Amino acid sequence: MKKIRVFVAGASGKMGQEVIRTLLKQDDLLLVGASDTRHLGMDVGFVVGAPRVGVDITGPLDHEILIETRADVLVDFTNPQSVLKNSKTAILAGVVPVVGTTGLDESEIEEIRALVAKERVGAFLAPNFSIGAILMMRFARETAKYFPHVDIIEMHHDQKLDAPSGTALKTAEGILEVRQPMVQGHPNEYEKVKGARGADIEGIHIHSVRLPGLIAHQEVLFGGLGQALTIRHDAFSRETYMPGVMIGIRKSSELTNLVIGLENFLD
Ligand SMILES: NC(=O)C1=CN([C@@H]2O[C@H](COP(=O)(O)OP(=O)(O)OC[C@H]3O[C@@H](n4cnc5c(N)ncnc54)[C@H](OP(=O)(O)O)[C@@H]3O)[C@@H](O)[C@H]2O)C=CC1
Ligand SMILES: O=C(O)C1=N[C@H](C(=O)O)C[C@H](O)C1
Repeated sequence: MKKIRVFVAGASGKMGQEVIRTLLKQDDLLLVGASDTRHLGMDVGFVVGAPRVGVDITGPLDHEILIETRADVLVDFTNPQSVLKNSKTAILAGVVPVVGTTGLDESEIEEIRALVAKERVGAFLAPNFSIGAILMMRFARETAKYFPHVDIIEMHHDQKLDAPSGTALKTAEGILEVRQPMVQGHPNEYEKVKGARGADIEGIHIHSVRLPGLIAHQEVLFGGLGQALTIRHDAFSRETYMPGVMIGIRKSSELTNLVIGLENFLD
């Protein structure tokens, strides 16, 4: 059996470590490289609390290392400042980026789309790899057909860099596909303190909470006549994302187009 060769960027981070621990247990996937700004030169097994693996952490990603390691897929869990460069480096090296890092803006996604088309090397972007969160987004989209008044509260650990979360933005995007344009709330409402109503995505308000102790949580609140409906998802650990990341790697290794969202790979 030919194994899929996987390179992990952000290997020393919270998600990167979890991905490596999971990868090491898969028969059909082979960890061939790992990069990070931390633990340089250290065997990645020791970084994640496992026995020696024989792959050392290298510094920020470049073309040569991807060619040298003959990677098929680059898994990126870095940060919003590094992810575009890493994805482009991968595509130009003929390696499919599987991107969990959030914070890419529209123009950056378009840049990836254009490069994918030019190089005929695929890319997979997933703002959320948790199956439960995918269902939350699906149910929210369905609910908005009947309950168009909606606010989103996303709650994360206090080390998160981007706000609103990629998941909250994708939830709003899904709702906007089915909801007619409308004014929500009082037409004359105003903010006494800037930001009080949260981020406004075409009339949908997203409120971002950052607190120690949290991992990743989201509530989608719908209000109707004399009733309210709340759809909530909680990620209690980063293991939550691992089945989705493994699906993403397996389904992406021979991809030649840009795919956004794990829902596209679920049966
Ligand atoms: N799609 C999904 O399901 C999920 C997505 N995420 C997203 O994944 C990303 C990572 O999250 P998390 O693991 O919590 O973050 P961490 O900060 O714990 O880890 C990121 C790691 O990447 C390193 N890094 C930064 N730049 C580079 C680079 N150019 N090359 C290699 N490594 C680099 C960081 O180093 P340094 O600290 O020195 O910058 C850090 O060690 C975030 O964008 C988060 O929103 C998180 C959970 C689930
Ligand atoms: O930073 C995180 O932790 C997470 N980021 C993703 C997002 O921005 O939606 C996914 C999940 O919420 C965890």
